[in-house]
Amino acid sequence: MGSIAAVSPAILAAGIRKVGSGLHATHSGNSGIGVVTMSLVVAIDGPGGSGKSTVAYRLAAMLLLPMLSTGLYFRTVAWGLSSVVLPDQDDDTADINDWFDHHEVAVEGQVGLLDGRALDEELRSKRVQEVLAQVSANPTVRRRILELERAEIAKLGSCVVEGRDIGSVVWPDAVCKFYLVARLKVRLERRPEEGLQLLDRDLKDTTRYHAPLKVAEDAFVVDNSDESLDVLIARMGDLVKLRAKSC
Ligand SMILES: Nc1ncnc2c1ncn2[C@@H]1O[C@H](COP(=O)(O)OP(=O)(O)O)[C@@H](O)[C@H]1O
Ligand SMILES: Nc1ccn([C@@H]2O[C@H](COP(=O)(O)OP(=O)(O)O)[C@@H](O)[C@H]2O)c(=O)n1
Repeated sequence: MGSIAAVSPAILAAGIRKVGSGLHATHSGNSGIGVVTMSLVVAIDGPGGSGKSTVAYRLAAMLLLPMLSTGLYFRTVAWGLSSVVLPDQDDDTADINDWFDHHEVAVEGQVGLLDGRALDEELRSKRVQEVLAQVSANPTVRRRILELERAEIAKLGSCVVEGRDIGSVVWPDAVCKFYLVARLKVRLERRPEEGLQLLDRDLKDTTRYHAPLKVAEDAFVVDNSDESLDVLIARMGDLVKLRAKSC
C-alpha cells in the first residue's frame, strides 16, 4: 500500500480529484506497464456520454492491456430479453433465470455475443433502447451479469473495465478507479442521437435500487468536458502506474 499524496496538487490542477482515501489495491500483474506480478484492474465508471469507452480504449492501448465494456452485457441481454415480459424491478423471477440458463451471453472486443452470434448494430437499436433501463435495473439480470463480468475479468487478469458499477460493485479491489464526468451540454453534443434519452438513462441509472451509478469511495473524479484526450490519457496513465507501484 502507498500514498499518492505527493502528486495530489498536480492531480488537482489537472482537473482530477480524489474521493476518499482508501487504497484497496491487492493485485499486481503481468500487465504492459511492467511494474507488477499478478493482476491489475483499472475501473472506469460514469454516466452515458462522459467518454468511458473512448477513454478506456485509449488507456488500455497505452498500458498494453485488454479492455472490457460491460455495457455490452446489458445491451446483449436487453436484446435477448426484449421478447420476454420483464417483471417489476424488485421481482426475482424464474423466467429470467431460465433465460440465462438457456442462452450464452459473452462480450468479445466491442461486440456482444448471444449464443455465439455477434450483435453489433442491434445493440444500439430502438428495441434495445426501449428496454435497457428496465433490464439493467432488474436484480436477477444484474446478479447473472455480475457473474459473467467477474469471470471475464478474472480470465483477462489485467485489464481496463468500463461501466457504471465497476469500482463500487463488480471489482472493488481495482488498483485504480476513475469516475468520468462531463458537463451535460457537452455530453448532449457528443451524443446528439440520444438527446433527452440520455437524461432519462442518467436518472434511471442513478436512482435504481441495485448497484446504482455512483462515485466509488476511493475513485478519482475526472472531468472530461474540455481536456484533450491525449492529455487526459497521459495523466490517467501516470496515476495508474503510481497506484500499481504503491501496491
Ligand atoms: N475528451 C474528449 N474530447 C472530444 N470528444 C470526446 C472526448 N471524450 C469522448 N469524446 C467523444 O464523445 C462521444 C461519447 O464518448 P463515449 O466514449 O462513447 O462515452 P460513454 O462510453 O461514456 O458513453 C464519442 O463520440 C467520443 O469520441
Ligand atoms: N456496469 C454497467 C454497465 C452498463 N449498465 C447499464 O447498461 C446501459 C448501457 O451501458 P453502455 O455503457 O453501453 O452505455 P453508454 O455509457 O455507452 O451510454 C447503461 O445505461 C446502464 O443502464 C449498467 O447498469 N452497469
